[in-house]
Amino acid sequence: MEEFELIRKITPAYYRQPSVVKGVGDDAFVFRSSEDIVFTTDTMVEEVHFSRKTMDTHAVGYRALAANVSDLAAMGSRPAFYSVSLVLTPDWTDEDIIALYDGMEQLAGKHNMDLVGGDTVSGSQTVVAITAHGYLPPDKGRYRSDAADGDVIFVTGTLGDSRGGLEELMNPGESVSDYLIERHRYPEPKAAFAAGLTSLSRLCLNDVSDGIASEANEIATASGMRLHLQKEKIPVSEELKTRYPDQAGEWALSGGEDFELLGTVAPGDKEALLERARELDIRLTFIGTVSDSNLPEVLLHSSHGTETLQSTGYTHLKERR
Ligand SMILES: Nc1ncnc2c1ncn2[C@@H]1O[C@H](COP(=O)(O)OP(=O)(O)OP(=O)(O)O)[C@@H](O)[C@H]1O
Ligand SMILES: Cc1ncc(C[n+]2csc(CCOP(=O)(O)O)c2C)c(N)n1
Ligand SMILES: [Mg+2]
Ligand SMILES: [Mg+2]
Ligand SMILES: [Mg+2]
Repeated sequence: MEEFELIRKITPAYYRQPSVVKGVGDDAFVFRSSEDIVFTTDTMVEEVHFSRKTMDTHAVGYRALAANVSDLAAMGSRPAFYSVSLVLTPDWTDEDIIALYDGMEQLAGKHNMDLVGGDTVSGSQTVVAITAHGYLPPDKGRYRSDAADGDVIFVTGTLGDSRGGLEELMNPGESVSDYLIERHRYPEPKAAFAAGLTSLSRLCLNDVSDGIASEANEIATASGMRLHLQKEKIPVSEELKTRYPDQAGEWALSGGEDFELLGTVAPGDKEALLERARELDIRLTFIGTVSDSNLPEVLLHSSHGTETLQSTGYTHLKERR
C-alpha cells in the first residue's frame, strides 16, 4: 500500500461533526466555529512511548489519540477533530497501518471525533504525532492556574495502573494481569466528565500524563498555591496493590500515562462533581486541599509525617545539557 492508497483507505465516509466544511482530501482541513477552539498535540515515538514487541498497532493508535483527548479533557473542551502525522519504517505491514487507524477510530467513535487530515512519510524510526481540536464555551476553559485557597483536590479513576501494565508487558512474570495490561493499552480519558461540568464557574484541571507528582506541581506553580495531598487517600487499584505491593505507591505518584484528571474546586462544588461522576460511572476521590502560599509547592502528608513532593514524573530530554 503506497501513500495515496493509504489516504484513500483512511478517508472517512462521513463526518460526525456538522462543522466540517472540508475534511480529508484537499490541501488542508476547514471547519466553521462560533465557540472557542482548543488545539493540542502529542507525539509518540517507538521504543519511547510504545514497543511493538509488546503492543499491537491497534493499541498504539488508540493510546496516541487518548493522550490528545486527555489534554482536550484537561481544558474542559468537547473533543471534535484529530489529524495524524505518521513517520513509518519499512517493516510496517498494510495490516499494521489499518489496525493503527482502527485503534484511533475506536476511541474517536466514543468521543464523537472526526479524522480530518494528516501526513504520511517513510523514515527510519516510527513516530505517530496527533493534533486534536475541541470546542469550549467562552470563559469555560479549565486552567492549571485556577486553583484557589480553600479548594479541595480530586482525581478520577485509579493511579499507577498504566505503569503496572507496562511492567507486565516489558517484564512478564509467571502470571499476567489482564486488568493492568488493558489499563495501559486502552486508557479512558475523561473528556465527557470534564466537558459536562459547565455549571461550575471555576474549575482547575490537569491531566495525568507524567504522574501526579508532576501535574500537582504544575498546578501549584501555575496557581501560586500550596497543594496538600493525603498519601493514604490516593486511589490505587486492588490489583496494583496486590501484584506490586512495593512499587504501587511510587507508581501512583510518578508512573504516568494514566490519562485521568487531577483538579481542584471550591468545597461547595464537591456535590456537583460527585453527581457528574456518578452519572458517568467514574470513580472520583478527594485527595487533599489547597492553601495560599508565597512558595508554590506540593506537600505529601501521611501517617508517617509530611514531605515535599518533588516533580518526579516522566521528563524528556533529561540526558541533554
Ligand atoms: N516543542 C514545543 N514547542 C512549542 N510549545 C511546546 C513544545 N512542547 C511543549 N509545548 C507547550 O508547552 C506546554 C506544556 O506542554 P506539555 O507537553 O508539558 O503538556 P502536556 O501535553 O499536558 O503534557 P504531556 O506531553 O506529558 O502529555 C503546552 O502549552 C505545550 O503546547
Ligand atoms: C516502551 C515504553 N517505555 C516507557 C514507557 C513509559 N513512558 C513513556 S513516555 C511517558 C510519559 C508521558 O510521555 P509524554 O510526556 O511524551 O506524554 C511514560 C511514562 C512506555 N509507555 N513505553
Ligand atoms: Mg504534550
Ligand atoms: Mg496534559
Ligand atoms: Mg510529558
